[in-house]
Amino acid sequence: MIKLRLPNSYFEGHEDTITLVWRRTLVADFSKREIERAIRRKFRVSVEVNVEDGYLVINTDNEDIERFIAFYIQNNLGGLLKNRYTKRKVIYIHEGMGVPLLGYNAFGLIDRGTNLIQVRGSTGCNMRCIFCSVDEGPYSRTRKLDFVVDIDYLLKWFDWVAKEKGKGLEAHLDAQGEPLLYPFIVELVQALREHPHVSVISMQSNGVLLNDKLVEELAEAGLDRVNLSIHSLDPEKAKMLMGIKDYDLNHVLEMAEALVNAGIDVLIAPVIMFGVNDDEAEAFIEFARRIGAGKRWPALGFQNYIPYKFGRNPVIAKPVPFKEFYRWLRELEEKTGMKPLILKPHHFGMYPRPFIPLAFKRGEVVKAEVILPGRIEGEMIAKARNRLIQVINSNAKVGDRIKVKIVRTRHGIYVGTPV
Ligand SMILES: C[S@@+](CC[C@H](N)C(=O)[O-])C[C@H]1O[C@@H](n2cnc3c(N)ncnc32)[C@H](O)[C@@H]1O
Ligand code: SF4
Repeated sequence: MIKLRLPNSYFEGHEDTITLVWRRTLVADFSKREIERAIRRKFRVSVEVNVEDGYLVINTDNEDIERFIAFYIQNNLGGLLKNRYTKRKVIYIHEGMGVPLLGYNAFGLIDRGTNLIQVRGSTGCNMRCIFCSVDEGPYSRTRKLDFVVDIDYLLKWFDWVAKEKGKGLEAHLDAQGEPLLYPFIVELVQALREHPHVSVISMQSNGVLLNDKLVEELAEAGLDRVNLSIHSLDPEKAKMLMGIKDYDLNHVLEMAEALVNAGIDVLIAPVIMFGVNDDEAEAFIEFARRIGAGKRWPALGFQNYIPYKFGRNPVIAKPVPFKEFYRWLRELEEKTGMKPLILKPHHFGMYPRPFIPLAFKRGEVVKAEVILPGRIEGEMIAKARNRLIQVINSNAKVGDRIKVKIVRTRHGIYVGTPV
């Protein structure tokens, strides 16, 4: 009897399907019959393949079969990868693909002209907040595809960017989705910690996937702060806002405390929708105080709900002008004595820094190669001058060489239209 497991993964069996779960987030489905047929073709024996306690179990003692199956699975993985939470197909970006990691907002690195660099290793989310600016999570109407960037490749680009930007950087792990889904999140924090240009490592998270072990690992790896998205302290309202009926508010509150106890600072970051959860503001402040949030940075980061073109915009959320939002925050500061609630970049040690020079000018027409499908309908991703360009309203195919008019260059995120 052979019992097979691959590094950082386990198997699940579902009738005729065998699912490989790799590093929590990535899954690949294999047909049990096809595996058995591949063995029969190669070794001329009939064997049965099953799953038991996370192992692939094969009723043979032939070690050649074990090696063959391990190779078979690894070899076929690339085209089968899916995100376990969103169920969407995953494109795994690695060095050999020649995909630049600057220019696109769904993965890679973003430089907004300060000492903070956004690091985006993957897309996809385990929640589906009813107000989500990026329409993330399972059953998204707009997002068709997920990306995961290989950690070594991400770090290689980070190193280049960090050298351009200088010392004293904050590496901020965020995503069009949930950063804790990134399969290499602990290793990423650890590697960034060792980078001589990085002073602070922070993360934006919904906290759902945290557990005591992961909190400890992240603390040990050197994570400094988590901006934790909690939108209600009422369990039922929180479920409604997070769009997931199993959302366990208590668990997230416990993890908030566990983060603080592990030495990772916490900033509680509710999205405020007036008439929905603004009445909970004082309770959020009270909770943040009680757990000892905000040791090095502000304890609260109330966010004003903003409707987005490709986001989910529920009817219960009425947008409020920022002027009014800031007035509300000022009153809250006075009433509760919790300061600052109106957050400024300097509260986070964020200062302007020269941008990595832009690769394109607005209005310029460039020749580009289409290298990847985009995440939303009609979007393709092209490459030129070692940068990514999000090409909208395109019916081009991967491999096409097209002319693109650059219509947006803000913060080094390039958007273009075909000409
Ligand atoms: C898109 S999320 C990604 C990180 C992570 N999934 C999370 O929720 O913390 C980034 C932040 O934007 C907030 N957010 C999402 N949709 C928003 C909206 N429509 N208006 C304002 N903030 C929003 C989230 O609550 C979160 O704090
Ligand atoms: S706001 Fe964050 S947690 Fe909520 S669905 Fe969007 S990406 Fe996921």
